[in-house]
Amino acid sequence: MLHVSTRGEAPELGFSDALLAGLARDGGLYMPKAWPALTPDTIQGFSGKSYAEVAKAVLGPLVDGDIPEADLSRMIDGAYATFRHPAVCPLNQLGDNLFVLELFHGPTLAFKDVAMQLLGRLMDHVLKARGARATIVGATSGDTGSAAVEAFKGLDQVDIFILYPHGRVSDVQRRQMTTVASPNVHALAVEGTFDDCQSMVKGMFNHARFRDELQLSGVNSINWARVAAQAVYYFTAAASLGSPHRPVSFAVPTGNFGDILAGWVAKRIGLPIEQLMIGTNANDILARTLSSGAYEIKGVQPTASPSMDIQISSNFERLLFEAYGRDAGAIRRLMASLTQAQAFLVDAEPLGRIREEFSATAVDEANVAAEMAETYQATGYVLDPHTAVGTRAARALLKARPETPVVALSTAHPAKFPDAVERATGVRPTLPPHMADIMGRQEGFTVLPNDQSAVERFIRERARAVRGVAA
Ligand SMILES: Cc1ncc(COP(=O)(O)O)c(C=O)c1O
Ligand SMILES: N[C@@H](CCOP(=O)(O)O)C(=O)O
Repeated sequence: MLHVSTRGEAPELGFSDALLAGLARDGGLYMPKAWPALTPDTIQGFSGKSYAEVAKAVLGPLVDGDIPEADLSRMIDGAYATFRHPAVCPLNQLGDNLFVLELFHGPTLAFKDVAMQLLGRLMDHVLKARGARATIVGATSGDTGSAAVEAFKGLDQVDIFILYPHGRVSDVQRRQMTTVASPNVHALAVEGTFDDCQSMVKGMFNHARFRDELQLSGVNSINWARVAAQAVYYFTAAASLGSPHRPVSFAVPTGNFGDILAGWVAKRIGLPIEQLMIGTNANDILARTLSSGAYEIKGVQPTASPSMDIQISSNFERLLFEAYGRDAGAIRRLMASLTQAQAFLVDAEPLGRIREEFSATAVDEANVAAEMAETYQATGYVLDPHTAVGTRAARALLKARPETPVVALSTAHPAKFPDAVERATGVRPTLPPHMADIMGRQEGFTVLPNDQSAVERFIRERARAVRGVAA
């Protein structure tokens, strides 16, 4: 299976090469050239299977033999053995036809672990097989960075540099990145927003000399393997609710559009999903785009769900590519307009295709707090503020279509955001035992200006000092 870039001007790559490439050389994002298909019988058989078994069945056709089956199977087993819950991603019922899919039972208490635990193993495997090494650069609004640090710490084959917005992540999120004493882990606090960090990471990939010199690789959801791994939990959740014979919808708290895109991928390869509901916080660019067709960047507002304080939703490009009938020229034009004018207009036909499969709701700060409070009062269940965006959006979908079960994705453990949860519910959630001492651990990070050259200089020098990278 080859993978093509959404901008059509980069080499087509197999799964392992796309995994190491992260961003395509033309600035686009990789996607499979063709979609494999899982049959209804295969999906029906997922009910009662372990998470790892379903992952093997879903990922096998996407990896398509590029990694030997026995190795892939061993890595999948290893990745999901790190989760604290036997079901890996258990499903909980919150109300009539309202379910919560808990994705936070991995090592860093957020959904990112589901893909990142596998990605760390896959990259290590491919790099070792090639006798190669890589410098991973990643941008985070809090959770991707923690999960990546946990998955890649101590690996001989990689140095990992994580850029996060200084002062705009929760204390727990920051400490998960800054208290890991491993020589290959580097936490960089950038004086800017998450969007600034993400633009810099993309800028580094587009700086060919730097990219080649450092052998850059990426772990954000610009990396196709991240999205592929996230598609698995849509299958486990839907199968346990009666799929493929019973349609199911999903409501997903959304920022960079990776998680909900994974649901759309699950649908592409055979899962009967009725609706994909995008839930945004007050940073509502995607809700505005679905309603008007105009994708327009405005300033980022800090919210109680900081991991979703994003304006440039990278993975929306993958959806646009498909909605435009894989016309890479059209995507290049839209992305050029985004760079030049901070905006683009989605044409009527592709917008219509997107609206057939997606709806969107923006949940403001008052409603996020109300959702946490009301859910706690009614059920005793404690939501984190990101998940509250998802359940609020799910309730809106249920109002319109009460007969179809809606699964809201629960993307983080409430103890990662204790202040916001306590303000809304009066309950201060506690961290699980393996993280109980995190607030007392020694931190190490470097504050850097919002300037790509300065960040590149730092990475180059640090990589040389730690590993002796050639100039
Ligand atoms: C807790 C949490 N919820 C939701 C999201 C949004 O997910 P995505 O960026 O894949 O849309 C993020 C960040 O990615 C997150 O960390
Ligand atoms: N919310 C994310 C932002 C980066 O998203 P990614 O899925 O593209 O890695 C975070 O927690 O860092």
